[in-house]
Amino acid sequence: MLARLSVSSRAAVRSACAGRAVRLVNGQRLLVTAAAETSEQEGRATEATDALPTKAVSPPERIIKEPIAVPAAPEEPILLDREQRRVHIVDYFKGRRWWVNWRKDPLVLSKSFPFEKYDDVIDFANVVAGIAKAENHHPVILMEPKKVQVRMFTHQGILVTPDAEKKPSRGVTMRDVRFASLVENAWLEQFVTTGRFREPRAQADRQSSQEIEKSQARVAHADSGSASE
Ligand SMILES: C[C@H](O)[C@H](O)[C@H]1CNC2=NC(N)=NC(=O)C2=N1
Repeated sequence: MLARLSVSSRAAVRSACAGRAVRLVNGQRLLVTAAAETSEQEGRATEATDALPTKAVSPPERIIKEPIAVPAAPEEPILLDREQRRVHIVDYFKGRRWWVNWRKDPLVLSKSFPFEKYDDVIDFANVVAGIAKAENHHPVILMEPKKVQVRMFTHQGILVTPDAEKKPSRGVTMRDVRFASLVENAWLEQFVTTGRFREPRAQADRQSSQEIEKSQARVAHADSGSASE
């Protein structure tokens, strides 16, 4: 029995007839179709308002090896509005596996960096910590045996209300975009070019980030509790 993915079964059968990949995951035969792969990749980057994430298991994505331009630090950490998020996150990091869970508040920008060796996990976590110290902007750095997850948002952000009032808030600002760009380039220049990385696996990364979301929510809740004291 072939499990149907988010694409229509007709498309799945068509792609199967066209010889598209069929992968065995947990003993279940899943059709990996072009449409599923595309929506899987875009599903991660696009600001999903109502589209549910696909359950497709897509093969490891090609890593974009060109460095990314690093934006200047903003004068003020103004929370990005929807259009700015599309420009500075969805389009800017397209294909680089940075993603935001659009249902979360505050929004958090994150990426999972896969490695073969724990020594590289340690080295990369230290590189990220060094950037945090230099930038005075601090992410959550989660070290696992074969991956480092970097997640950040601006704790002391500024929300500009529709009537141009400024209020303290938390969320994604250009400080986070700048930080992610610095981390992306450090990974490419110090790890990918020297072969110290592992091809990403979409499914496993997403599960670990869900575990992180729960811990992030607990931390955020605790913070807001202390803030209100
Ligand atoms: C006083 C100090 O500059 C601020 O607390 C910095 C420190 N690191 C930070 N890190 C993050 N992620 N967000 C912030 O707003 C922030 N502010």
